[in-house]
Amino acid sequence: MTIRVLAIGKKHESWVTEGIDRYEKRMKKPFDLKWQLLPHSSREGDSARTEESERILSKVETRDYLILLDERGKNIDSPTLARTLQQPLDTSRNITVVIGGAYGVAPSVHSRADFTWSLSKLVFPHQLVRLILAEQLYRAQEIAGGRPYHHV
Ligand SMILES: C[S@@+](CC[C@H](N)C(=O)[O-])C[C@H]1O[C@@H](n2cnc3c(N)ncnc32)[C@H](O)[C@@H]1O
Repeated sequence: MTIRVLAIGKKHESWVTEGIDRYEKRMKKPFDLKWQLLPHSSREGDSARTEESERILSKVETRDYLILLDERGKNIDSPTLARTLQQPLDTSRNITVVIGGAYGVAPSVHSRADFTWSLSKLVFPHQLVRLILAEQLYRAQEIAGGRPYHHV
């Protein structure tokens, strides 16, 4: 299962790279993480959000199962995440996860999302969101495989 992450912003900062590497190395087929980083807008506020959202949507295919990360989304536990990832796999849809920029994403991306996922009501910086996402996807893999990484 290739999960593509579409993220606004520059390459991973070094402290994030180290953490992401740790989880990517542990990922086993069919789990596979691909990062597609899109430049942030030089504008501010609504204009930046609109421009960045257009960039995001231009990379999304019709059949992609789009998971939008947003603090106002649905808060789920890790087994539910594992099941949520299984659904598109069962219907041969590619999974794309979107991480927005400093101003979040426009309503157009919210409308396109199949699932809006909140990691917490707290807002995290997007570099940290990348790291949390990598760990949670690794955790979902372990839950799906029935391995003991996840304890409740
Ligand atoms: C710095 S945040 C932007 C927050 C901004 N206030 C907004 O309106 O979305 C950058 C991105 O990180 C992700 N993000 C930050 N905190 C999150 C959380 N608690 N849950 C899910 N995604 C989060 C979202 O994709 C967000 O667009």
